[in-house]
Amino acid sequence: MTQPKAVLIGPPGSGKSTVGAALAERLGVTLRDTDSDVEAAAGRPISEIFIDDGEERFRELERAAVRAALAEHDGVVALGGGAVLAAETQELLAGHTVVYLKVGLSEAVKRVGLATARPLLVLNPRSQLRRLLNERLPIYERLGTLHVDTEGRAPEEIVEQIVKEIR
Ligand SMILES: Nc1ncnc2c1ncn2[C@@H]1O[C@H](COP(=O)(O)OP(=O)(O)O)[C@@H](O)[C@H]1O
Ligand SMILES: O=C(O)C1=C[C@@H](OP(=O)(O)O)[C@@H](O)[C@H](O)C1
Ligand SMILES: [Mg+2]
Repeated sequence: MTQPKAVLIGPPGSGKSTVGAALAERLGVTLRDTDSDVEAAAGRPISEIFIDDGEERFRELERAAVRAALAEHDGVVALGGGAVLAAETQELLAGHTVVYLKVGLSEAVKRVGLATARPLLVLNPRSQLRRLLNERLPIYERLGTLHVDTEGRAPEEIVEQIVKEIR
């Protein structure tokens, strides 16, 4: 059966896309980032999907992207930070190697900076991130089969820990 080597979850700025790429390279497989899949399916960047069609439509496309990635991909999968909110996705993640990348509020704010790529964080990133973290931390903690600290650690070091623990 095809199954991803690891599925990365965590808040925006935890490093899912960055660590996902490095982990895939280290394992000699490819990365599937569901945010990129959504953009490819819609033919537009996420920021435009939010503006034109709204968050609900984005979540619909995201659920489909996650469903496909978990069913088809045998490399590394990086989810968007809010993907785990969907009950369907929570159920689909059961039985997978789910790596929860942990990051605190202040460090997440620093990392996402003023980037406009994340529509939920355009206005007042700190308070938006605080809200997201409050809502989602219990979900990340429950779904993650491996919890990994990312603060003060380079992506390569995080990758080495993941490789050691999922083998
Ligand atoms: N371990 C880390 N230490 C410092 N900066 C990091 C780390 N992981 C990721 N970053 C930086 O944080 C920002 C967000 O990373 P990204 O991989 O896009 O996170 P996510 O996909 O979880 O939102 C990027 O600028 C990235 O270079
Ligand atoms: O947390 C969220 O709800 C979102 C996180 C983003 O992905 P990253 O977590 O990779 O930044 C992206 O899916 C979208 O902007 C919504
Ligand atoms: Mg990402």
